[in-house]
Amino acid sequence: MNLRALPANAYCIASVSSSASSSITMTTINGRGSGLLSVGGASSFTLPATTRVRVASWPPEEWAPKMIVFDKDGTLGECTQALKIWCNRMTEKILYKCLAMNLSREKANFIVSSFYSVIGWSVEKDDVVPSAPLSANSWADILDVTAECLAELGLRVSIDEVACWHESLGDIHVQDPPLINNLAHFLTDLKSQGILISICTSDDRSSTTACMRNWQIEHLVDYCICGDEVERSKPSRQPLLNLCRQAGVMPHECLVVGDTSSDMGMGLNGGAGLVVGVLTGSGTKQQLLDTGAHVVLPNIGHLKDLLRCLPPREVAPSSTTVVSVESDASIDDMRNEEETAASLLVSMKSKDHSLPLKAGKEQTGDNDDDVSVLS
Ligand SMILES: O=C(O)COP(=O)(O)O
Repeated sequence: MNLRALPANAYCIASVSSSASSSITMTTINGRGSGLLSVGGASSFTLPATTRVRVASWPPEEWAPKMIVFDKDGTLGECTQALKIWCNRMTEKILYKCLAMNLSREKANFIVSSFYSVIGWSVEKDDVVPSAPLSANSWADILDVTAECLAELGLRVSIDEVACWHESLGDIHVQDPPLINNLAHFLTDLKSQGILISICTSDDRSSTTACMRNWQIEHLVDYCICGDEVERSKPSRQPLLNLCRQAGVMPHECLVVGDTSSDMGMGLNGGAGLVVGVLTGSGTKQQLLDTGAHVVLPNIGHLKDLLRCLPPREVAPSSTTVVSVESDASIDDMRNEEETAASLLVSMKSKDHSLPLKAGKEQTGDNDDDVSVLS
């Protein structure tokens, strides 16, 4: 199959032609052009009718992912209920503190609604605001903004106390159910196509390990990095580059999939080959497209359809070609650098991909200076 070059910057809706046809007609929705996505000979190919494609960034011919980088909450697992419980329990703690300080009911309500506003909780919708910190940021960030907001409003509470409240709730995502049926089978199928599986989450390691165990996918995840294992979490490219270094692949060989603008941002900032948004979590379709998604799908199950229009990968041999990243700037240098897609200079070397899953910190124990970026 091959993909024809399409006009730059055109956002398209793919309308699926009859199953006997080998092409999908692309119709622009923003008036910036139109084109054709040719799927030669794939007569049974179907792409979800709602699929949107940002044509300008569609991967070039012969592109296929070496690694899929999955976000966890809202992409692999249903997290809304857990976040709602977290919000309610934290609200109780805040109100108790207000009571202890003899604050008026009005003042207490104001403090709670300010807390909702900084973490991104909508009382009207009884849900997280699309891609708000609560659904997209690391717990460290969420606790920081919470403590800061409460202190600014005169509540005598330290970051340590807020962290204590949070810790007393346990790992809130532990009971999250998977978002598709038979997640393990789905990942096994991807691995049989020679694709490495990784998870990049802003959630903590303990909760992530528990989720993987509950979903019985621990043995299927090649690499995993969590919010408490990186200095900068999504939308920084740091977690993606870190995963790439562990796996020995280049960012442009990765397909990044997630449900929030932070996930899309990491894909875009890190120079991922394909950035896919899914509508099973917090982000809206438009928001995901606006923040870097090349394609938005209803859920990760549709990735199978998407991959069918890319060239098949050969199943990875036990010893396969990977990369080490070299450059003249370290991750540290990136802190002050504008988050734009970087050019990575890579040198190829041999590395075994059949390594067991390791925690991000352990795997990245080597100096961050190993990962380098050419600006
Ligand atoms: O736990 C969070 O706040 C976000 O987690 P995610 O990166 O897996 O969506």
